[in-house]
Amino acid sequence: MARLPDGALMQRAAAGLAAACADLLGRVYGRRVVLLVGSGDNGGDALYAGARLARRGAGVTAVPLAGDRVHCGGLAALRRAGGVVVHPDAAGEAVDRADLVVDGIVGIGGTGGLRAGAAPLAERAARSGAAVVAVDLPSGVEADSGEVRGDAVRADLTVTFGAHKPALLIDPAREHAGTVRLVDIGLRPELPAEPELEALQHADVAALLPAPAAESDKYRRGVVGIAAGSARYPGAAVLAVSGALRGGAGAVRYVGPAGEAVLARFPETLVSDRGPHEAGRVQAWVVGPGAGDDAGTVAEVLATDVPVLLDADGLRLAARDAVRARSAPTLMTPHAGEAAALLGVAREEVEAARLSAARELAARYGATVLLKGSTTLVADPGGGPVRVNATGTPWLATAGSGDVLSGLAGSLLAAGLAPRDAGGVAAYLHGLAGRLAAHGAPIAAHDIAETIPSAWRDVHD
Ligand SMILES: NC(=O)C1=CN([C@@H]2O[C@H](COP(=O)(O)OP(=O)(O)OC[C@H]3O[C@@H](n4cnc5c(N)ncnc54)[C@H](OP(=O)(O)O)[C@@H]3O)[C@@H](O)[C@H]2O)[C@@H](O)CC1
Ligand SMILES: Nc1ncnc2c1ncn2[C@@H]1O[C@H](COP(=O)(O)OP(=O)(O)O)[C@@H](O)[C@H]1O
Ligand SMILES: [K+]
Repeated sequence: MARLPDGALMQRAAAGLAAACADLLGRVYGRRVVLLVGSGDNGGDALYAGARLARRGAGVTAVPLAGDRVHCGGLAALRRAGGVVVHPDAAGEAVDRADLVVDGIVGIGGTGGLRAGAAPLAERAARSGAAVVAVDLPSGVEADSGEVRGDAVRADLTVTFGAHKPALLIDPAREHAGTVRLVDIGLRPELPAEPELEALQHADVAALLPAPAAESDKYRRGVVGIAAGSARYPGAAVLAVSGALRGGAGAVRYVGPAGEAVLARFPETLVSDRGPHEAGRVQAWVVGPGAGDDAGTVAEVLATDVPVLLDADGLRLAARDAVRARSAPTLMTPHAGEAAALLGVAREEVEAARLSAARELAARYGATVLLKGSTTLVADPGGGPVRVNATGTPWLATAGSGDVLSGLAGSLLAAGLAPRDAGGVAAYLHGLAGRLAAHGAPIAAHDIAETIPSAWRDVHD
């Protein structure tokens, strides 16, 4: 801001915001627009954008929510363009009749939920037929964490400036944002080299996916060991193997009590009737899905010198010191309930603060943590950018889905990917496979596994 003429960044932001609003409205002339305006620059953006819409023939009403603490330049511009100003107490009807409500209440300068004056109007906007466009962020969410500590605006579209904020990528805040549109205001050279969050895109994943070379054989491609399933839950073993077979390893070895069930479905599996130590060499282990109370196997796997993926019962049975003492990397894949148990908090606390939960768990265990759920995050123990997966769909929430993910991620570990890459790529492919398989209809876990090759191809297209 210091290097540019006064207000230049805000003008760029307002121009992008007005253009996005115009796209949403289709026709601007004659439309009714209400601006909910807070005390800071977020309100300034809304006012300047409102002025642009008013100049194109929209009827624009500004509602300043913090008394006379309002962006003066923005307010003057709106008035010059023919916009009107109404007191919050008299704004209800305008909101009811609006085609578009612009949420300029608070942006990155805010914290906590909506305040008393704003919450009823935000609620009224949600109940009206108006489209709601949030400026930079839906007001009331925590920009840097994605937490929502009180009332918050629910937007159909969020127009954000310069960079995606964590709240636009992490639930529960993400759900408030609707569709997110990024407006480039020229901040790129000023952004820190290392972001807080990374969301892989197709090209990133394509570059990370293992591919066999001319000289490859099944052992060079990596062998993944699956120690999973029990007499009670043989299906977990079958599903973990189903994910592992499509994850890029050259072979899948299985140890555990569900060998018959695994072979019946996947005759290509190398089934061993011995424990992990004697089953033959692998390049990575997956331990835990459906494993019941077999703590011995978990300890045996953790004592190996290859990467280990700990999931489901394995998370519960693993001793923290044994994980911390490992020489090879560990990838833990809890859902919110499992993460909560390991952290000694309630499940709701993890779901409300996913970013800090993933980071905290990674630090405590000295392991990479893939936290599953409506937002999947991958955090490394040493800090650094957290990976957030953008491909998921709620259709993935089906029994056994996590077993497929752990097999897939384990297979990528065996193929040589670092834990954060194996986790990030597995979540990406799993989410994409879920989307492709579901296509708007319910799916079962084995559908996800069977669609992994399509997702893999899609990434290379
Ligand atoms: N940075 C950039 O390069 C660019 C930034 N730009 C824009 O500026 C925005 C940031 O503007 P900003 O810094 O003026 O803060 P902003 O979010 O408007 O909050 C202001 C005040 O609100 C208050 N407040 C706090 N919590 C609250 C709550 N829950 N509910 C209600 N009010 C609450 C609190 O004051 P308090 O009342 O506590 O004294 C706080 O100081 C950014 O999001 C983007 O839109 C663009 O123009 C492009 C360039
Ligand atoms: N609401 C949701 N939106 C997107 N993905 C979800 C949602 N709920 C669950 N998932 C995904 O579905 C999978 C469920 O895994 P998990 O909870 O371990 O189930 P299971 O133990 O039945 O295999 C995970 O990949 C998780 O990220
Ligand atoms: K806002």
